[in-house]
Amino acid sequence: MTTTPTNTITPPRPTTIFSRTSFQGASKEMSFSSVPASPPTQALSEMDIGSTVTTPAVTRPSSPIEALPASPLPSGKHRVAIIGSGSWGSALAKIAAENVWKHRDDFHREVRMWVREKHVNGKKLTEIINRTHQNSRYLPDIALPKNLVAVPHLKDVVKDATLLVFVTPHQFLHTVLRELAAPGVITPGARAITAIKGVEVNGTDIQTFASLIESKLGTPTSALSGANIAIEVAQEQFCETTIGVPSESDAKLWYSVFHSTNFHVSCIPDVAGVSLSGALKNVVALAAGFVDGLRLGGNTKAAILRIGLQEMKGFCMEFFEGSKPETFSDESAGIADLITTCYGGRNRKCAEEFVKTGQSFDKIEQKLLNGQKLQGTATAEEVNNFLVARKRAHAYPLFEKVYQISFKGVSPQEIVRGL
Ligand SMILES: NC(=O)C1=CN([C@@H]2O[C@H](COP(=O)(O)OP(=O)(O)OC[C@H]3O[C@@H](n4cnc5c(N)ncnc54)[C@H](O)[C@@H]3O)[C@@H](O)[C@H]2O)C=CC1
Ligand SMILES: O=C(CO)COP(=O)(O)O
Repeated sequence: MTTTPTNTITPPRPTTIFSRTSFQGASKEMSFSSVPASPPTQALSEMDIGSTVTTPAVTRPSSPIEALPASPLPSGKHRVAIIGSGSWGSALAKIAAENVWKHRDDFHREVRMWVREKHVNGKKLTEIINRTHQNSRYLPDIALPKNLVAVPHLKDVVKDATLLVFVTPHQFLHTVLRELAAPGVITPGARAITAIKGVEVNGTDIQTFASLIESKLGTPTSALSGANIAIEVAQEQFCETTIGVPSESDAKLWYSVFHSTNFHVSCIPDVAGVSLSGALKNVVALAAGFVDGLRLGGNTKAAILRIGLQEMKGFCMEFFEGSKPETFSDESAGIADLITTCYGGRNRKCAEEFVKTGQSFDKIEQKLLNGQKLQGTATAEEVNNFLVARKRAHAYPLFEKVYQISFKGVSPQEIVRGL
């Protein structure tokens, strides 16, 4: 494809952007402060992987795949595939397609996006997106670049792709992974990143989605999360995001794919912290919505945010070895995402409606979200199941109350009692 994207593309800036970003290597600290925004192809090669970087230790079940070293990243141009096309999937796809066009010496120009086929006003959604360059169903009125191509079959989306971006609602990740884990589907050496917010719980075990993807596909997997309400990002309002990476070379790759003038990327070596902050802030956002529904004021909501942040950080420190408290206090993925979601997110909005109407979350999701998916309620349930299994629910009273109010008929008024 040789057509230009609809949005104006500015040339790469010779800049130093990896502020606050460093890796504690086994023998020395590696700072990214001098890495150019558009690194040359050589810098994107596999050569750096594992040389001096210590991958942060993360709690995860052992798997035969994880025991093997990652295959080398294929040489030549990288090909980006976006797996998911909801509001966040489409907004991230827009940024990635604009950036690969900018860096087309290093990347294939076409970015394929998996669109689960649907009919909108009698027409296929993939055809609408490819003809109008808008996702009228999930991100209306936003011009998408012309080098972003909607594709209905997952296997066609990932064919020859070396960089896989996972951004489905978390409910559907297992189905996607089952299809991708079949032999010959994924390009050997491919890297992955997840922007999905949630956790995977099995009894007393908990796993991030980055770890789940890595264990199923054998792809070194990063995590992207931040104060990123999709529509505001798509409208190119300035914001920041955090990418937790397993190595410096992965940081360079994902930085090239996502950093832009209005979407500032900070890479840190804390995949678990970034994943967990994104998942757990959705539980706190439900509490914030309960407070709004009860018409309590700013002081109460601020208290909920503070206590929620403490529980988010405490949970990650307790169960994910090697994750860092600064991810919660200093990064967009922590405090900033908590704030934006507790004021402008879907979880907050639906929880407020839950208090006002007494309807179930399923009904509210259908009524208010127009096909988009609520993530916080399932996460509240998963986290509660895990904490109960570990006999630690009492140590996280806010998480416990959100679960009980959402699923056990406990009065929303209880949200502020006994914290
Ligand atoms: N929307 C936002 O502002 C942000 C969302 N996220 C996270 O990104 C992830 C994806 O969220 P969104 O893109 O907003 O999705 P969304 O909430 O807009 O959901 C719609 C998407 O779900 C897909 N879908 C519906 N039923 C399906 C099924 N049975 N199988 C497979 N796919 C199905 C649709 O095809 C569509 O792509 C979530 O984990 C969310 O928490 C993260 C940051 C911002
Ligand atoms: O994760 C989000 C912003 O970063 C969006 O949160 P909601 O799913 O509550 O809208």
